[in-house]
Amino acid sequence: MKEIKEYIRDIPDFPKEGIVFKDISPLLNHSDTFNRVIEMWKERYANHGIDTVVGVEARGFVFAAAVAYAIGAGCVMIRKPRELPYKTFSKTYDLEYGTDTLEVHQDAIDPGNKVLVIDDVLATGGTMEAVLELLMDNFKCELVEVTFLMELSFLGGRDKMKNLPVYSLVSY
Ligand SMILES: O=P(O)(O)OC[C@H]1O[C@H](OP(=O)(O)OP(=O)(O)O)[C@H](O)[C@@H]1O
Ligand SMILES: Nc1ncnc2[nH]cnc12
Repeated sequence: MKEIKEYIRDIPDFPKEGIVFKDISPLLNHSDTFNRVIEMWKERYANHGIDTVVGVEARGFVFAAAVAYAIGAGCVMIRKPRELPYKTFSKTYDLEYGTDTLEVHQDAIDPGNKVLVIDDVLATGGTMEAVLELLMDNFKCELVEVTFLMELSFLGGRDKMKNLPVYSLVSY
């Protein structure tokens, strides 16, 4: 059986010069490997009473929905601005240049819910730090773990994860 990493391809200079983009398209399009990564998450989280799996737009949705289904939990979307139709909470955070904002529906998570947060990539950690602050500032939920398909460990994003447990299926 091939390594999961063999289904993640490097695209140099995307979306700008100097960035090596980790493209998960081959992994998603290889049924055995897609199935395998969802099963790995299922094995880890199936018996933890998780109520809600939170996914981050856009690539995070693919994994969050599959894991939520696999472990019998609900699924919540964290979206970029002006995409969610109901009342939202929002969090604006700094990027390399400028700022960005993430939003979640105000009724997305009930008090006391056990929550797993998923995204495809942990790079600088800026996105997930904003997601965690958005959740912690607005919901009285229990954040069980933050999990990623892949972690670019040389960028040090793990240090921004609010002392929560962090679990990555593959690491570079
Ligand atoms: O740790 P960071 O440096 O914040 O980077 C990680 C984020 O970057 C990518 O999202 P992107 O904004 O490219 O959105 P997409 O999923 O919609 O392509 C990735 O899916 C993570 O959400
Ligand atoms: N190098 C990278 N590849 C894919 N997604 C990313 N998100 C942030 N950095 C990334």
